[in-house]
Amino acid sequence: MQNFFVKTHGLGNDYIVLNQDDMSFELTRKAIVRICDVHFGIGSDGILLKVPSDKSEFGLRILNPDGSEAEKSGNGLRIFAKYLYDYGFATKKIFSIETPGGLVKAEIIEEKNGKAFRIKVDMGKAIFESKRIPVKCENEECIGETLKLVDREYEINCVSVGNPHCIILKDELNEDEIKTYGSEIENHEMFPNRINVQFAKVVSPNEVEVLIWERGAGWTLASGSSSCAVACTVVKRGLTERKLTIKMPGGDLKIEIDEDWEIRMTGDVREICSGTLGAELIQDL
Ligand SMILES: N[C@@H](CCC[C@H](N)C(=O)O)C(=O)O
Repeated sequence: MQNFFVKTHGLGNDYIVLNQDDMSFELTRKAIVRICDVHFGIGSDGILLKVPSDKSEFGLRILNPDGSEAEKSGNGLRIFAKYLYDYGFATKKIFSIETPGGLVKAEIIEEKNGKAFRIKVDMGKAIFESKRIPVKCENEECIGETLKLVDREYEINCVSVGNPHCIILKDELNEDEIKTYGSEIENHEMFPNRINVQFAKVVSPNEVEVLIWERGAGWTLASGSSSCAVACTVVKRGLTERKLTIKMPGGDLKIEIDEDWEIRMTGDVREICSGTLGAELIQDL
């Protein structure tokens, strides 16, 4: 079916999945912005585009609602894995997906009514080297460094899990604070490719509460790659064990970090609706 879409969420982080092979129009920046807008389009935290891959069974591009492209997305990967399984593209429960941020392995570990429900993704290895994140930092790793904003300073920790993250450890979490400063941090000159931002509070050796400001999307209820990045940071700083529950406004994700910084993420995904993009929605793009 031409221009068929599926909208699915992982803990309230919602994506529209499209298949490049079935599309009658080009997914330009203007098209992405319109489709992701809740008033002029369907509304979502981004678009997941199924593309061919010569390195892997499936290829995925991740588009943010501002039209920019992300290298990786944790919730996006679980949502895409569910789509591949439920719509018959993947015939096994374990398969590989190529993203611009590296190859990952996805595994359907629980079904409900014949549909994929709980999914595990091997997200790859955490990268702490400043240059590779990238972050403009004099030290080889950007852990416990100072970020100066117009009216305040934060102690920051940076890590890439395929896409870049800036984690700020806090004693108390405040939604208004991340909504106020998220964009200034995201677009700070220290981060040449912009950055995803998390405020994180360690509540026990295996639980961390997290608020998120996503690059290219803003405030979101949950983020898989953010959960992985926070988990790597709190382990790196010796604050927790390596098996963690990350608690976000939209729900919980389970993260495991190996001794060599390989990351595994497990969580639920649910389909919201499916249909065909309206002809008038995709006009004039
Ligand atoms: N929601 C995602 C992250 C999506 C990409 C991010 N906005 C970026 O630009 O890196 C997740 O669940 O990881």
